[in-house]
Amino acid sequence: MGIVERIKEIEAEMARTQKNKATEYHLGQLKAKIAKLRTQLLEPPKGSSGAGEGFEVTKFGHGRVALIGFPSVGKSTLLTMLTGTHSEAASYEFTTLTCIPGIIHYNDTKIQLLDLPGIIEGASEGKGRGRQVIAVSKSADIVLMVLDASKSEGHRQILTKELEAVGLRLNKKPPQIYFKKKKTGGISFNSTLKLTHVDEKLCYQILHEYKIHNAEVLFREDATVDDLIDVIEGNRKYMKCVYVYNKIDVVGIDDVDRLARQPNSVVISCNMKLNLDRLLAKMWEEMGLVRVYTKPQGQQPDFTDPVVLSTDRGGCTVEDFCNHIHRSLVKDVKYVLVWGTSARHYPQHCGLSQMLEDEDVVQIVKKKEKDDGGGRGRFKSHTNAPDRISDRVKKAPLKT
Ligand SMILES: Nc1nc2c(ncn2[C@@H]2O[C@H](COP(=O)(O)OP(=O)(O)OP(=O)(O)O)[C@@H](O)[C@H]2O)c(=O)[nH]1
Ligand SMILES: [K+]
Ligand SMILES: [Mg+2]
Repeated sequence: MGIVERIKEIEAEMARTQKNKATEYHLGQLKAKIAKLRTQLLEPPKGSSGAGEGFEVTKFGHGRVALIGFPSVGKSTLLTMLTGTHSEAASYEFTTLTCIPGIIHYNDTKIQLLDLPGIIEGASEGKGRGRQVIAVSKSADIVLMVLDASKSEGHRQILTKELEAVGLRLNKKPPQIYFKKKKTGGISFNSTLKLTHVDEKLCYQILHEYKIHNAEVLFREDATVDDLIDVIEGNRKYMKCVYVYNKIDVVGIDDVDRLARQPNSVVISCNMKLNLDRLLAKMWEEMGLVRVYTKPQGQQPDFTDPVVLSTDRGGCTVEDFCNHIHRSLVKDVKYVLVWGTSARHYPQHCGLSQMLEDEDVVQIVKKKEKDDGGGRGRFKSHTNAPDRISDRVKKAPLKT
C-alpha cells in the first residue's frame, strides 16, 4: 500500500471514531501517524535534488511573495498587472505550467512576485504540480492566496487544508511548547498553566509514536495535540497569508462587502484595476520590512536606496544593520545616531542593540570619528538632519 492510501485509511478510521474522553488517546495517536506519513510524502524521491525540481527561480530583491490558488482565478493576470512582466493568461485551466517571476517596485524596495501553476484538491498528495508549487511557496516570505470572488467560499478552506497537509501554517504563531530530546532521563512533562487539551498520558503516547523516550516537554500555552505534533515534527513553516479575492467585477456589492470584511482579505479586480494599490499596501504591511537609510557624515541620505531589514530574516537591530553593510563594521562602531520613529529624541545616540523601525535614518559614528548630529535635544541645530525624515519626525510621537 502506498503512503497516500495509508493516510486515507487512517483518515477514514478517524472519521469513524467518535470523539470523546475515551477515544482521545487513540485519535491523538492516529494524528501522529498521519503527520509522520505526510512528512515521508514530502521527502524528495531518491535521485532527485528536491521537491521543487524544475521550478527553482533565483531569489531576487528584498523579499519574495508567492501567488497560490486554484486554476484560472487570475494569478497570471495579477502578476502581469503588478510587475509588468508578461505571464500568459487565458480562460482555460492550467495555462501556467511553471514558475514565472516578476518584480514589484514598491516603497523604494524590490519585491519578487512568483506566478505559479494552479493547484487542485489533492495537491499535497502529489496531484498536478502541487508538490512543486508548494515547495516554491515555502521559499517565499509571504503567500498571496488568490481566490475567485464568484466561486464557492469553501475554496479558501480547501486550499488552506492542502497547505496545512504539507506543513505550512498560515497566519499562525509557532506553539508555545518547549521541546528538547534527551539521551537519558525519561520524559519530563511540565506546563506553566492548566491544560485542557493535552495531559501527560496523551503527550507520552504521542512521543511513544515517534519512538521518543527521553525528552523535556514544557507547555507555555494551552496547546492542542496538533500543536504538539507540529513541535515534534519541527519542520513546519509559519507564514503570513493575504487572501486576495479577484474578479469582484462579476459579483454583487453585498458579496464584495462580505468578503472584504474577512480577516486578512483584500478584494480586487484585475480587469477593472480595482483596489490593486490597497493590495500592495497590505502585502507590504504583512511583509514587515524595515527600510533604513544610511546617512553619511555631513551629507543627506540616499532616499532611493535603503538597507532593508526584516524581523523574520536576520533581525532589525543596529547591529543587524551594520552587518548588512559590512561584516567587519560592528567592531569599529562607537555609536550610531538615529532619526525616525524608533528614536526617543532626534537624533538619538544608540548602541548596537537598538531596534530600528521602518524609515529610520542612521549615521554610523566610528571609533575616533566625530558626529555631525548637532548635539542632543530635539530642535537643536538641525542643519545636518536629513530632509525627508525631519518632516516625518516632527509629526511622529516621541518614544518615552
Ligand atoms: N471578470 C474577470 N476576469 C478576470 C479577472 N482577472 C483575470 N480574469 C480572467 O480569468 C481568466 C484566468 O486568468 P489567468 O490569469 O490565466 O488565471 P490563472 O490563475 O493564472 O490560471 P492558471 O495559470 O490556469 O492557473 C482569464 O480569462 C482572465 O482574463 C478579473 O478581475 N475579472
Ligand atoms: K488560466
Ligand atoms: Mg496562470
